[in-house]
Amino acid sequence: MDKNIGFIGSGKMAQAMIGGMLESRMVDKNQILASALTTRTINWMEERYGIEMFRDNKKVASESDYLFFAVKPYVYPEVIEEVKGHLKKGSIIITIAPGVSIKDITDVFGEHTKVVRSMPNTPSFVGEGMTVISPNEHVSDQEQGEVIKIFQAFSQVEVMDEKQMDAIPAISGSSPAYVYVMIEAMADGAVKQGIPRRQAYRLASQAVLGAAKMVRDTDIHPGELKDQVCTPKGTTIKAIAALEENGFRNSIIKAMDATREE
Ligand SMILES: NC(=O)C1=CN([C@@H]2O[C@H](COP(=O)(O)OP(=O)(O)OC[C@H]3O[C@@H](n4cnc5c(N)ncnc54)[C@H](O)[C@@H]3O)[C@@H](O)[C@H]2O)C=CC1
Ligand SMILES: O=C(O)[C@@H]1CCC=N1
Repeated sequence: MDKNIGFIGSGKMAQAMIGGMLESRMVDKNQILASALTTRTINWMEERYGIEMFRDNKKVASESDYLFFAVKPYVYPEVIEEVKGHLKKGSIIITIAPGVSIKDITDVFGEHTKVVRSMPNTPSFVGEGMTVISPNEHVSDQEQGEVIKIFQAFSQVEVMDEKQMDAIPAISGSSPAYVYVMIEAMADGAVKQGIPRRQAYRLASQAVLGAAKMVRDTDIHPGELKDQVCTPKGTTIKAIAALEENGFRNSIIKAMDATREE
């Protein structure tokens, strides 16, 4: 792909995607450009990734075929206003923020603007991300294919209707954080029982990775996989009972509902 991929903002999510793209070797570092607010970040990004960095968001916008808005949701209005009138002709805007709709973008840039609303997640940094995309009707099939290729450099990709997008942070964008908390809690439990901290993290994270692969790759229902671990009167069913006593499932469902609260 000989297109330029630009990032407005160089924070955690931009770095996860840039790191993943370069790691995959699908794009050359000369095709990636990004902006940052401080000289410190500009220098760090240039050194770490070897990409071209700018302080001027307009410059990034004017040179990008695919333009990611990788700033916090509350910064979107400011940068949108800033780069308005500076987009490269035919470029595609890619949003990554929860709650920013395609209409929010076309209201400012014009009805015919090509927009892909997306929700990635930070495991992209290690090539194990998950991204849901929702392109508007002005993005051609070929362009959608290219956007999918970009995201496939660091994540699995699903295309969904925009109506579904408000539900995606709960299950995908935010959910790695719940898993990190669970891994931390599992390690605490192991340390309490005398296991050294480093080994506790290794064991807990490998259990989560292995369990995730079992669900993803075997197509066996998660309930059945759970049953396979539970020996009658064994250790696991006692753990499951204790989890349910404390509302484990419901606390996850409630947490996911909370992502949609104002
Ligand atoms: N962190 C995550 O797990 C995920 C984040 N997102 C979304 O990605 C977006 C970025 O989030 P993070 O990378 O986590 O935040 P972050 O705070 O790490 O990065 C945002 C960056 O934008 C920079 N910035 C602020 N104002 C700017 C401006 N006017 N011009 C240029 N750069 C500016 C900040 O200095 C910062 O480095 C957000 O909209 C977030 O909702 C989406 C999925 C997952
Ligand atoms: O917390 C946030 O707003 C972002 C969106 C999904 C993950 N992090």
